Amino acid sequence: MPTGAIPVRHLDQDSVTELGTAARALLDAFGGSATHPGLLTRVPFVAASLSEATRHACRPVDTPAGLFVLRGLEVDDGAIGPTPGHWSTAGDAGAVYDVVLLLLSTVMGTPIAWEGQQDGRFVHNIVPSPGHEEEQTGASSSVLLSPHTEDAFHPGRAHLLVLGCLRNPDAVATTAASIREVELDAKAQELLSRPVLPVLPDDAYTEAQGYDGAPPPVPTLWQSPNGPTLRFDPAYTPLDGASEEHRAAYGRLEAELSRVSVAVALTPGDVLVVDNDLVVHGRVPFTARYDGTDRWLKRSSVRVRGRRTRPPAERFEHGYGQAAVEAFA
Ligand SMILES: O=C(O)CCC(=O)C(=O)O
Ligand SMILES: [Fe+2]
Repeated sequence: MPTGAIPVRHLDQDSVTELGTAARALLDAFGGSATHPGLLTRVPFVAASLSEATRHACRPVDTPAGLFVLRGLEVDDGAIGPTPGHWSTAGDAGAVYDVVLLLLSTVMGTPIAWEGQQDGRFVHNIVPSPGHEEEQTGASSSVLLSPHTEDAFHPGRAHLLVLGCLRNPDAVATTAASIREVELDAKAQELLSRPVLPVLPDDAYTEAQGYDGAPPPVPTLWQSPNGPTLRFDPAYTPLDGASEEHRAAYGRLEAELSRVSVAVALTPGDVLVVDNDLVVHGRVPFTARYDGTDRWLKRSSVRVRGRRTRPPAERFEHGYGQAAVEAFA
C-alpha cells in the first residue's frame, strides 16, 4: 500500500499556541467540560478570531487525494492520562483536544452530532474496546475496518471527517482511497450511478437498525458539478439485491479503491481531514493492548454549507429515523 503523496500542512508555532490557549480558556470558563452547552455556543466566536495562518491551514482539500494532515499540535502524553477502554468512560479525558478539534472544525464548517451515537457528543473518542474487536466500527481492532464513507446510510452525513491523534504507539494506519484517483470503465460508472442498492445503518447506530421503513436504494457514484463523488460502504450494502453485472461493477470499484489506497499512520498531534464525498477511509487490523496505552483518536464530523457534492434526491431519504444535530443551530 503506498504511503507517499499524503499532503501535510504544517501549523506554525503561533497557530499551535493560539489554538491551545483558546481551547484552555474555553475549558476554564466552563468547568473543564468540552461537552458544556455554553462552551459550544462560544466556539464560533472564538473560531472567528483565529489567525489567518490557522484559517489558511483549514482551507478545503486541494488535491485529488481528497485529504490532508494538519501537523504541529503538541500532545502531552503524561497529561492526557490513560487511554479509556470505551468511549462511554472517556468523560473529559483529553478535553483540550476536543475543543481544538471543535475550533478547527468550525473554521472548516459546522460540526455535527448524532443523538444515537456516543451520547450525542460532537467529538467522539475512537478507542479499541474489549468485546468489540471484530465489529465494523471504530471500537474494533483485530479486523480490517473496511473502506467506507462515514455514516453512508444517512443523507445528513458529514462532508468532512476530522481525526485527531492523541496516541498511536504501534503506528496503526488509517487507510484512505479517493474516487478522484480511481480508473473505472464507462459501463461500471453508469451502473453504479443508478440508485439500486441501499446502505444500511452501521453497528454504531443500533436504534436506526431497528427502523421500520424500507431502505432507500441510492447511487454509489455521482457526477457532481465539481467531479465524481461516492457513497460507499460494502460492509452494510446488501449486494444480493443487485444484478450480477451490477455486483461485478461494484467489485471493480472496490478493487480500484484498494489499488489507490494510501496508509496514514497518524502520530500524536496529527489531525487528518478527509473529504467524505471523495474519500473512503478504514483502518488496518491491530492487536489492542487494553493497558491504558492504546491508540486513541478524537473524531469530529463537519458539514459545509452550499456544497453540491450530493444527488438532490437525497433530501427525500428518511435517514432511518436518525437526525444529525448541527452545532450552533
Ligand atoms: O481508526 C481509524 O483510523 C478510523 C476509524 C473510523 O473509521 C472512524 O473513526 O470513522
Ligand atoms: Fe469511519
